[in-house]
Amino acid sequence: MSERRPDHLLVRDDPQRFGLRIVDDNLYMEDVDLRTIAAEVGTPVYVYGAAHIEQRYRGLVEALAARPTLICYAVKANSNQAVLRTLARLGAGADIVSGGELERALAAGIPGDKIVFSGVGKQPAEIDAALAAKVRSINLESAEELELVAERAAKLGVRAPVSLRINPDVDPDTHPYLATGLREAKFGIAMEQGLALALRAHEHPALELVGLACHIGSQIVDSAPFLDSLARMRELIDALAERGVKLRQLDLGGGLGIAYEGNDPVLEADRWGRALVDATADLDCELVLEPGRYLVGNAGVLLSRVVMRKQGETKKFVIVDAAMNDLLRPALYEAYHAIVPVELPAPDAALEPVDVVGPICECGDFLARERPIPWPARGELLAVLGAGAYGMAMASTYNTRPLASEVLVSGDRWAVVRPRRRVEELLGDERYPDWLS
Ligand SMILES: Cc1ncc(COP(=O)(O)O)c(C=O)c1O
Ligand SMILES: N[C@@H](CCCC[NH3+])C(=O)O
Repeated sequence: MSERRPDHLLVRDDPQRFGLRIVDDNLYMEDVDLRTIAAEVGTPVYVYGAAHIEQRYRGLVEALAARPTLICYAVKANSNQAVLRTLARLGAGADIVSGGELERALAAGIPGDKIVFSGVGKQPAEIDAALAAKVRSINLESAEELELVAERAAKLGVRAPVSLRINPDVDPDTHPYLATGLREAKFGIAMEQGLALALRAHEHPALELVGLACHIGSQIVDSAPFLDSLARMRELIDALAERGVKLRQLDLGGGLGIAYEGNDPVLEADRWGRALVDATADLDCELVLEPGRYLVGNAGVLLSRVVMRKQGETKKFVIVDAAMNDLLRPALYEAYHAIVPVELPAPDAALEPVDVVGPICECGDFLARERPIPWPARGELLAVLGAGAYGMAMASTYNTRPLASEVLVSGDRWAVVRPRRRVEELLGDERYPDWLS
């Protein structure tokens, strides 16, 4: 394995990779000093940069300009309204997996005809809402779901636009929890059942078969697995064409990875785009892609302050005010997120391997382990990088910790786009029944 650059040097080398700038040795998101946001809003706070999102989106569109393509942003990666609105204004569609995400996408101004609905457990009310919103496609994940969607559509007197999400049994070479297109995964319809179910959908009076879909996993940095899944889909497309069934779209899902540290290999959008354009040149249908992480991952940082430091028996700990409830990825996947003091240390600052941990009562509550960083001062402001995707979206209030606030930056402007939850809000409308009083 190649050697890791200390995080602050990595950022000095290439701040733009993380959507950041360095001004007088301080980290800025676009033209805004991160210290200002932390001072005014408090920590922990997620900060997102609109320019990075826009640049990523435009890069993808450009890379795929040679063929009709719709980018449906995977809302699950970051469902903040301001982030969705940023993408909606650029013309993005949405990939949703729940009725809640449908509401969010519509509220941000993404029209139904640019929304695709994935997920293995869609419920009748969610299907009804999707049909009422006239979504572009409901991506069916099982034979039972096909019948349920048909039943709901018939009841509402409409034809449901559907695609079959196929499980292409392709190994995307990523974290095992993030591989969704393997035979044993719960996602998608088995290849062997694909043709029969596609014909069933094609012939069903309450359904309109608009396409095929697949999604093989997340944080993929090589074109090969995408091309493998395309080859599997082609087998079905050809088999359907032989039977006179023509499809309007092919949805290849999301999964394009990003760099979380300096040595991470990345698959640049133009290389990915070119590979997909070439491989689909003879396909007479629209391509749909569902990137999430790629568009927003490096557009976000989580700002946190050092609460306490501690010398353990065998280790040094830096205890910060963000925790696994704010950013679950390290605990869940042992994911690496670079951690950098917002006031950048000197390039030759002495490094100490420390565990950066939160205040939650779990051993798994860490943001970094054995990470060589300059020993920070109490109260020092740290930025956890690559936190724009699956950060706030997976946050919880575990330990009755208020959810962090979220801020969007654009140029020299910034705004709180979701304030911190107060503890009274966490108590919400919980109560105890009379018989406990
Ligand atoms: C159906 C579907 N589409 C798109 C995505 C987005 O993935 P990513 O954020 O890796 O692009 C996911 C999550 O892996 C997904 O399950
Ligand atoms: N939550 C994951 C990605 C899951 C993708 C959704 N299917 C992550 O943080 O990397």
